Amino acid sequence: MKLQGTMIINDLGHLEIGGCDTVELAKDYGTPLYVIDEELFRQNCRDYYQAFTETYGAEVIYASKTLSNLAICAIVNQEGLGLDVVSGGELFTAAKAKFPMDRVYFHGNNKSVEELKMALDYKVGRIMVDNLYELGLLNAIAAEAGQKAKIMLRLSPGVEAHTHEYIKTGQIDSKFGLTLENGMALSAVKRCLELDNIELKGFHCHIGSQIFELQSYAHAAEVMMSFVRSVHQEAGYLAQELNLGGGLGIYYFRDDQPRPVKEYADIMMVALKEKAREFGLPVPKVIVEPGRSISGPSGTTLYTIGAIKDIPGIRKYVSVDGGMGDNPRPALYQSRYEACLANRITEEDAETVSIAGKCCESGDMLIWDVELPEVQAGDILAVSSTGAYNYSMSMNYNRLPRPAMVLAANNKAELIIRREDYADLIRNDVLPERLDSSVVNLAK
Ligand SMILES: Cc1ncc(COP(=O)(O)O)c(C=O)c1O
Ligand SMILES: N[C@@H](CCCC[NH3+])C(=O)O
Repeated sequence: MKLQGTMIINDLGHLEIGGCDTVELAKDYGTPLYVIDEELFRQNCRDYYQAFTETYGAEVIYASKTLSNLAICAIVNQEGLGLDVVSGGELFTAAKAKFPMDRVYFHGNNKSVEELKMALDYKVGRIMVDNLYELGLLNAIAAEAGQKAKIMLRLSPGVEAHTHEYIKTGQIDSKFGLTLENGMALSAVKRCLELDNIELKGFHCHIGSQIFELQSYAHAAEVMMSFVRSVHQEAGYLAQELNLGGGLGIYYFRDDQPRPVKEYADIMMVALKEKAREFGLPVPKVIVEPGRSISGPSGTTLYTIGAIKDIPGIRKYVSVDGGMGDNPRPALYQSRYEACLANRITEEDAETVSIAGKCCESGDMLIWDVELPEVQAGDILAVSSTGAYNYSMSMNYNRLPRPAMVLAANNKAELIIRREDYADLIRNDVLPERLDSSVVNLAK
């Protein structure tokens, strides 16, 4: 397993994160356990701040769908980034973390009336309008509230990002955004200009996630700038802001070669400025909304190994006490992860095994074919790069409680999400009186 951030191997031959022995963390907090390397998370925020904000005056907003909770929102705020939220729940979390609402951007392809009202009540910085239905709805709600909603229009730019089918978003055949090619986007701009309670600030696009091909960003910037020009020519409207989304790829597995944030910023900004110069237009204020490349590498999940099933000549299944409930990505996208035995990290690899989750589902496999020292029940397995889209996509399938999460930094771990218990699982269940199980009525 590649060591990332503050990971080191300590004198006991254990994996350490943020100066904390992960074997001790597993003992103290139980497993499965999400461990966030606070220093790495902050460093990733700073890399973006430097590459985009300090160099180009751009705004960086963290995509909280990758990992959202009170502590994470507070750290993002301390690091001077804004926040991308995609639901009332993420917005509520930001508000409870006292995140400055003027730096919150509210996304979503089907925001409810309640969510739109909430966004206006909280006075979020921008509402990212996805479609014409939402535009009409928002105008009416804003009129009722006596407000003018500051919006950006989400466009579908038809740019191909080289990534998994399910995490591409910018292509024409997509549920997100207003299509550029067929004139839908231009008519939406014209509609915005007619509406009394809408203030159009600019345009947004997001071409996909886990992207390594930086030219896709240059292409998206050019396509968006060309749209800015045609809208200027045809509707007399000059966009002040362009949000070019997120999506930078990270290291999960040995073939992944993530590109530095600075290179991403330079390639995209140079392409944008070049187009603006060619068209004789001012460079709009740029916003980017990375998620995975901030939170992803900073997370590691610890599991305890239990049952081991060896089928000689076929495969050795090693089961852990978590699985698709805390990390659905391998089952959903065939994502690959690296792992090590956190309690015996210096030992030579001795066998190839497959790591199974504990859900009642054959597809609940965390890692197929990973090389490890000879595995025993009770070993602690660490899986790296689990900071993004793991906790945030976790579920209670099979009524498994969600794991706890700790922040590890400066030789200290702090609980930031408490482990769910069984009582949490029935908290919202309602048992109608007539179904009281103490009354068994077999005979009619
Ligand atoms: C609109 C939008 N913005 C930002 C992101 C964050 O992307 P990533 O986590 O890949 O940086 C996503 C997710 O793909 C998204 O859909
Ligand atoms: N959930 C996806 C990414 C979705 C991107 C959100 N727009 C993943 O785990 O890779």
